[in-house]
Amino acid sequence: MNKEKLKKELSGIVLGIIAFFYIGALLFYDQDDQTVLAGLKWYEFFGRGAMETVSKLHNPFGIFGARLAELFIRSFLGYVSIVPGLALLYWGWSLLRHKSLKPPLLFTFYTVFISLVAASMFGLTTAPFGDVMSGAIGRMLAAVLSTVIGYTGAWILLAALAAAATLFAVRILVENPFDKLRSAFTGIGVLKGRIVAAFEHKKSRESKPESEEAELSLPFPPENPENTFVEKLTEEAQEEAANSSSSAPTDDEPEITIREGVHEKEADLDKRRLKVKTKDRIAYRFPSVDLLRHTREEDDYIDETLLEDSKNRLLEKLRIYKVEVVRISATVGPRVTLFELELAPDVKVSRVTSLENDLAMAMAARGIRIIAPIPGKNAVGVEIPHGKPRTVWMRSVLQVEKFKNNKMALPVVLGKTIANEVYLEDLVTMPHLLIAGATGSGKSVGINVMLTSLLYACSPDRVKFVLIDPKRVELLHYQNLKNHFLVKFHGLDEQIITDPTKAVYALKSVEKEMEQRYDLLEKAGVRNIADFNRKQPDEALPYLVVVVDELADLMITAGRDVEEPITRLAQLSRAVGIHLIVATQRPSVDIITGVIKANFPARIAFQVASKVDSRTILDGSGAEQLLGNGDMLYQPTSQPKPERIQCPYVSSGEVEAITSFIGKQDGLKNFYHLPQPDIKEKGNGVQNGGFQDKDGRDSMFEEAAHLVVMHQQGSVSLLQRRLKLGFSRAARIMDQLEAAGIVGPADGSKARDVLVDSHDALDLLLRNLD
Ligand SMILES: Nc1ncnc2c1ncn2[C@@H]1O[C@H](COP(=O)(O)OP(=O)(O)OP(=O)(O)O)[C@@H](O)[C@H]1O
Repeated sequence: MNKEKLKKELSGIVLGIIAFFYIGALLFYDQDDQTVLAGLKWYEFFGRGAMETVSKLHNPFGIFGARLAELFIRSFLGYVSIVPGLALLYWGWSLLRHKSLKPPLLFTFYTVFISLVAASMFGLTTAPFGDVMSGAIGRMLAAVLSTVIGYTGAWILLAALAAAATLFAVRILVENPFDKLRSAFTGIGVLKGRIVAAFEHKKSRESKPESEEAELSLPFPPENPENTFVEKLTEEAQEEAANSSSSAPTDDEPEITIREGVHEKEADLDKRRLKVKTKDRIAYRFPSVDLLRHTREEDDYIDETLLEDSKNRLLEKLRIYKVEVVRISATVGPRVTLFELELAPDVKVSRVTSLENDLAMAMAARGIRIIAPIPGKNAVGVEIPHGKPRTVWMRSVLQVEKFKNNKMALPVVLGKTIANEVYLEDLVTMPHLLIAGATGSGKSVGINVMLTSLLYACSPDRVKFVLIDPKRVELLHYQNLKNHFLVKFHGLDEQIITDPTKAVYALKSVEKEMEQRYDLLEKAGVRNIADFNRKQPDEALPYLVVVVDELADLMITAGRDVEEPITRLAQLSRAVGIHLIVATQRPSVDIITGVIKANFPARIAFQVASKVDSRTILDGSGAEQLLGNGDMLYQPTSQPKPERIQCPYVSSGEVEAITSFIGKQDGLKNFYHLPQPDIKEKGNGVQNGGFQDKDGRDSMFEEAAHLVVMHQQGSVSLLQRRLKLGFSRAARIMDQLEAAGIVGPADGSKARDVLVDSHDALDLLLRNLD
């Protein structure tokens, strides 16, 4: 047995014994014992005198019990001192049954408080029993109160405190009074059912020969017509089992261990540097978490009756199918409970897997998923929805140390795992994400959650969004970010693309941007954007997050024209800091083609309609069993099996509040322009290298000249960025600038010297050029 478990159980037993002794000793308090004990020194527990005293005592708990009773009843709170003893009993029981220790702690405070109030009330009375009921402390409190606020005032105060304590008990300790009452009645019903079932079972054992005993546990009754009595009994027993979720635990039934969920360390996200200066020297302020909905702390209350019931039903069904379980533990997540079953050595794992449908039917529940085996564990997992789904709020997943102190480049929160751990991933390592799920399963909320996490973590210098929203309404609120986070497309007015043909253009622009970034990286002699930004912080490139909210709409109208840039980007864009998040509600093979799938190793499946859809997205079943409303399976690149996660909820009102908070701030001076894609250039008949005007210089020559003079910096990458040129063209212009005497010769990887120091001098020089 687990050492920790054993220690807890032993402590529980010891505390229980102490509590019983304490309560018993106080209950049997007798005033006459005081005179009997008077002749005995306080430390005398042994010897002749002690033996004689014990025989005269009325308290059956001996000298120690009598002294304890005297101490507490006379000097503390009188008989009321028994009440905190109940808290001690509760501690013992909670330790023994491996329950959370929060409720007994709360109960202890409560009992101490209520005892002080009650003892003071007794202290106020003049009744003869007042003394033993209130003890010295009760009398003293009563005296103090009646001196300070008068006798009537003391009664009013104490009555108010007592009423408040009763209300508190009803509101907090009995969380939902009506539910509890109902479950208490159901509990009595279940108990009655169990007693009847046990009685019938005993009767049937007595009334039939031993050889038939085994047949009782068979899923199907024997087909022997002579055996109608046994048959009927079997049916009855099974019916009973189904009706009363009977599941009376047999002697050898394994005990359930409830695994404590992860307690994420909380942190105030607003207590960090909220104000930053952008490269444009504009002050930017991060949104405050107060813009997100304030909720009561997420309730991690575990309904143990419900849990025990599910466990019993599960074990009952497994027993019917002859699957023996030796150990069982449960982790209660936001929506489902994960039961981890350790099987007997002779049980094949495949037996449990093949029971998925039977179990789902037997337990009459949706959302049952079997993980066989749980990776890295000697156990099989069965996820069963519990009756108390909890919403995971966006605020609660951001207000944790993990998010506040993360060192990720693009941190996105995905949600909470079954163990209540906040699941945070770096989009950079994913590096692209494919999301699928039926209508209304929570995809758009999921995308909002990811974008919101990025807005809370990144400044507009660090990340830019390319938003493609064929559904037109899903990403509407992000329009507020136009001066901060949204890119600008060459020749397009809109910054959020809704038209499928423009979407193709936008994707090709991003593809072109990718190529240009590769040129830049090559020139700088670095392998990826992180190195580039470290090496040239002044010219740091922002990450680009491309979101496509409905791939199906694009694939239907544009087909290969969309597939091609998406595939190319997915294959190549990681190193240059471009990351895709692509969602679809139609996870069929004509939308998520083999090529797209192969290039998106990280995938999220929300609830889908069928096993086939689940296979299309995850290469395995499971997503058809999800519960909707943000219940999802995340398949990371690094893990063999997907993880079940509950996506947080962020409302469109919250998104609007965050984006308009950002939108109201001063915008950046310069938009981040994406280059014109090649399709246009080809259409105009302009080929690579065909940009010369009639003087033999590039058409952008003059603009480039002004740019280098303005910045006093002869760098090819400056021309690339500011004029949105490819590397080779920018380098060619630089050579032309050198030939014209505007910049000096190349000097290794350093920027060239600029030989003209003002625009006037430049204009003069340009006019005199042949
Ligand atoms: N994480 C969540 N927690 C609680 N409820 C959620 C969650 N996600 C979604 N929902 C509920 O489901 C509804 C539909 O979600 P959402 O709009 O994201 O679905 P969708 O998959 O984008 O659907 P469609 O494809 O039709 O746009 C929401 O309005 C909300 O009520």
